[in-house]
Amino acid sequence: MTTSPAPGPLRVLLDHARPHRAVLAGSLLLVLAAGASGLVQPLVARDVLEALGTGGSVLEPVLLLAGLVVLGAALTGVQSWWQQRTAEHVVRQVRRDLVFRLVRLRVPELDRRPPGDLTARVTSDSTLLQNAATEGLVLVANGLLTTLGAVVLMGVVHLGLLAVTAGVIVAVALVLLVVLPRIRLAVARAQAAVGAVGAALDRALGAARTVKANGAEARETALAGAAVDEAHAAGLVGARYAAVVKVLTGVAIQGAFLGVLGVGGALVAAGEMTAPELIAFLLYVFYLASPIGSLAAGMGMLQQGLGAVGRIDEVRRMPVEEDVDLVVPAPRGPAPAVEFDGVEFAYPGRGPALRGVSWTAEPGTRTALVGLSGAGKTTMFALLQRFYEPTAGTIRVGGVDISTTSRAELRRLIAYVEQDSPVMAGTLRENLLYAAPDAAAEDIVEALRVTRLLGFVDRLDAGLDTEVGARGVTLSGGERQRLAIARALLRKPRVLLLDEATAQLDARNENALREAVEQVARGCTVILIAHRLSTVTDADRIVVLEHGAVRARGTHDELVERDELYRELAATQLLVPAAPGA
Ligand SMILES: Nc1ncnc2c1ncn2[C@@H]1O[C@H](COP(=O)(O)OP(=O)(O)OP(=O)(O)O)[C@@H](O)[C@H]1O
Repeated sequence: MTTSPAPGPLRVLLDHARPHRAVLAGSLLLVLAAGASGLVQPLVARDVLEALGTGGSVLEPVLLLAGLVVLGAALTGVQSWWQQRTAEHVVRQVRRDLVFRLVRLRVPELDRRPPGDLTARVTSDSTLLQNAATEGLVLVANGLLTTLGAVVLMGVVHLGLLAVTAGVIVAVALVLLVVLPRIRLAVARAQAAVGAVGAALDRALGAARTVKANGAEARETALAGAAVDEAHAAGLVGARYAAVVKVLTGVAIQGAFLGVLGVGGALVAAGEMTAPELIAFLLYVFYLASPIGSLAAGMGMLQQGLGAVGRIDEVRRMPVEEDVDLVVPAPRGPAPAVEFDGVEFAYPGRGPALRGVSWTAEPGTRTALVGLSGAGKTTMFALLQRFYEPTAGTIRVGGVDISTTSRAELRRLIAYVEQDSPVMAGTLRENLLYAAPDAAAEDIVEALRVTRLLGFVDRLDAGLDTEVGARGVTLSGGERQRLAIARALLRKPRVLLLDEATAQLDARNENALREAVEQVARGCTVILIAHRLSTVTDADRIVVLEHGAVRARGTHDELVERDELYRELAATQLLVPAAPGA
């Protein structure tokens, strides 16, 4: 997967604003028009006062003044509405885009990113971008245009004094160019820290019972607290630079004023300039305070947005699974064979997890994967669903190399019952329908019956509409597993992957489920991982793994006879005597 080089942050920020350029340009025009209507008001007010003084009719100028006031206010209102509306559009688009990508991130990427940090990019970083890509741009454009206008008029009044003003302002602007990027760095640091707060909370809340059972509240608070302090420290640095920007813009105006006063005074004294000219020029210098303030505020907002845009753009460049949105019909036809052929795999930064693994699950049979913990069993399920890609070798389903199949198609064939937390927040019904949104009511009842959940659901006040809590915490471990199996059965898969799916069941439920799986297996290829060998003794084939390699294959009886590790596992579980014939 190649990733394109990162474009500059300003380019990215402008990309976010581009779809709204017409409205933003309109908004800028309104700001300018409102400003112009403000500029005319003193002139009309002068007319009113003159009319009062001379006893003339005041009706006309008063109406004009009132009209201008209302027009100015209305323009400002419309402009503010447009701008904020656009800001909301920008943030919605960014959030939708981020959510779309985050849900489709590739598994290796998800493995190394704390979910809390990814969440913060959608909730917090996007907010900073919102104002930068709208108000920030309008303020900067307005500031630039108005400053330009004032500069032209000042040039008309007196070129020499304009040079003095420009000299002072350019000197201060150069200092600002050094300060502004520091705001961006501080914001980026603060946002990374906010992400770390999210990650720390996610860790603590995701394992709330572990935290409480270990009395680790203080440690978790300290961890999140350190990130909060870091955000605070970075925020203070940003605030300091923002204050410096304010001081500098003030200094620029006052410096220009004093410079113009000094030089202009000397010019007037020398008779090279008239006093009214100097006064007019000084008024322009004062007038400049507003656009320069707008420019500085806009640049500050842009820097904030630029600080956040990096974190947002990073998500946009993370690799996603592009082929999961294809509409795939429910699979038909016979159960396929599943074949691992010389498969090798290593997780990033780790030694080999699978070394040249080869085995086949024949169509419509039950194959069990056994071996010591960490042997690579779950890894094979992950490769089979293309969560990761093998580094060598081929995996085939129904004779087809799965690397040539879309993930959508491949995963539609498979139902997977995970080892941990196989249940999602929501109601029982939502969980059941998760894999098969169109399942008929009688299919649901049948799946509940087979997994022995019917009685449990009947006893609940809200029945299938009972909420199960985050990751199904309000269910027992066995209920969670049975619910996950019922969900998998409803999917009507061609390949059923069960990872320790019956580990938490009592003997009676386990037997019932084994029968259910046998029933399903008639139309489906079942591959199961089990530590309790009692659950796999009647599998059609058992594959014994050790340190990422296949050590032996066969039926239970054959393996007890032939394979030392299998015999040892069986003996420790009292399935066979400690040594054959003993
Ligand atoms: N996402 C991952 N990133 C890095 N290493 C991993 C990841 N998942 C598993 N591993 C490592 O790969 C090896 C095989 O893990 P795997 O989960 O496949 O073992 P397993 O045979 O299913 O074990 P168990 O029976 O305990 O579930 C282990 O050493 C494990 O630490």
